[in-house]
Amino acid sequence: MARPRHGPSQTIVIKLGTSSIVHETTHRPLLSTLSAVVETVVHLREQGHKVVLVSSGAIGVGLKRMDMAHRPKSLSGKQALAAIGQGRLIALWDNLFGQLEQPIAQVLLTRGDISDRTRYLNAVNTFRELLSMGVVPIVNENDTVSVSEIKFGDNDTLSAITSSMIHADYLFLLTDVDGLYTSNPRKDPSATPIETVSSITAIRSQVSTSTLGSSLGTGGMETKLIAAEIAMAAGVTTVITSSKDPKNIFKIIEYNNALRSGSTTPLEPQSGRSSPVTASSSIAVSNVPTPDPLTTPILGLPRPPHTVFKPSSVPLRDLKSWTSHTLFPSGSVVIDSGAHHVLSRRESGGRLLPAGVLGVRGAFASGQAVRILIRRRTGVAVVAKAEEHVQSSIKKYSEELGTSAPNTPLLLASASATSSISVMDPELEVAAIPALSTVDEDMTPLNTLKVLPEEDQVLVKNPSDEIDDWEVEEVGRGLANYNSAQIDKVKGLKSSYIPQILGYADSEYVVENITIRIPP
Ligand SMILES: N[C@@H](CCC(=O)OP(=O)(O)O)C(=O)O
Repeated sequence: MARPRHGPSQTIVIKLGTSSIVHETTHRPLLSTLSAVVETVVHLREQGHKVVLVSSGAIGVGLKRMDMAHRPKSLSGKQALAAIGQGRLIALWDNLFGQLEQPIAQVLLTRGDISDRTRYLNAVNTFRELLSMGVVPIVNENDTVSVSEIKFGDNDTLSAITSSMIHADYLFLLTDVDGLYTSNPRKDPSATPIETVSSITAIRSQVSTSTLGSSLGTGGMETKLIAAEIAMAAGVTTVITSSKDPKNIFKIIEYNNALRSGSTTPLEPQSGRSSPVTASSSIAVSNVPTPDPLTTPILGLPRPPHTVFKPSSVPLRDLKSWTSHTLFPSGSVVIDSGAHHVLSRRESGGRLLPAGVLGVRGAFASGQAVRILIRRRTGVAVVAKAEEHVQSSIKKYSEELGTSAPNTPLLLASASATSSISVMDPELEVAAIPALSTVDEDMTPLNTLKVLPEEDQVLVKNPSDEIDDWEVEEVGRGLANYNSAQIDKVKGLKSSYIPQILGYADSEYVVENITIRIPP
């Protein structure tokens, strides 16, 4: 491989959407764009970079081949067209890259292919091998066999997952606009470009992405934001820029490399935007008045038009990234608010103790991916207050049980000793302690629980005890250490009860490798 002449060797994923590959109405290949991409990729290779291309366009090319005006509505129709078009698409790429003697490889993936850890690692190894051989892998979704459960759905997401798999430095989402705008610049003259994004959550409230996207592809700005979020979390610098001038990729890399080396000058007006927009906005989603190093023009280097999404400074470990983004979850574990708080802290290591589990939804095996859900606040009403001595005894029991519910004030929610007992936090969120009837009295501290006199009990209105009726919200994903029935048996308990209840204990944690995407 040639030695890098422009900074260190980097791994770069370039994604080209359907609208950049075939004409929206004639479906003719956009040869000048494709040729410019090929020249850019080959040049990047000559600079010592490793490049992966994620290419949409199979259905678009299939439409042209069959002389059809519109994408079919049916799944089988789309799959058939993708089968027709993919061969021609890869032949076209091979032809163009072949002119510059650059070998390519076709990699067709579905989410199902990489849901299994072994197959995922095989795919990673294949990428690694291809890149070390100096080949440019060209990735697309294997549309012909994809069904909804195993579909990435759009190539923006596929490109982000690919970037995460190969620990890419950059993901370039090339599209028909030169960056992210506050609204669609083709329709709204007041649309303002956004140069830097550090938080997808914050940016969502400032942009309208609904109107963006062509009639051919499935993506659009919304899927680009989802992709950027995945890639950022994996530590990949993500860029949205125009496919019309792929050579901008050099300038953008050079610009960002220069920024990292610290050669910045004071803020100046940006140049080079091709849109009718006048005022560029550095919605870095922070109100910090000091110049943002990622948006500050570099001495002698005008800022090329693009939006850059800053990578997370603490990228997800590979296994966590795999768990959160590539796996199709088989079921769900509902956790309490205390566990949610704990899991949102780095020190938790993304591991969930049974004490924080409220219940389980669906059936899953040990080792499978699960959704981590929290029960939404239901506005449950407390109709009476406990006396102080009742509060302290419940506090004691909840501590013995290891429940992570907050301690004060604690209110007894049971009307009888044989039904379940719950404690409530000050914000009225229910945290359940397992029903007395489900736990053998001999092996739990519950056998020390005295039946409280009726007058000491407090009635808390709980809309439903059926977990399937709870209003829940997904906050993360993880890998189960036990199956759904086992986790249901040990929910709410200290880990030391696992061997007694299950007959063995592989781990004191019921779910591991948890990534919390929505913190409390
Ligand atoms: N896999 C499909 C492309 C999926 C899709 O539409 O992606 P995109 O054009 O990037 O929104 C194909 O090759 O036609």
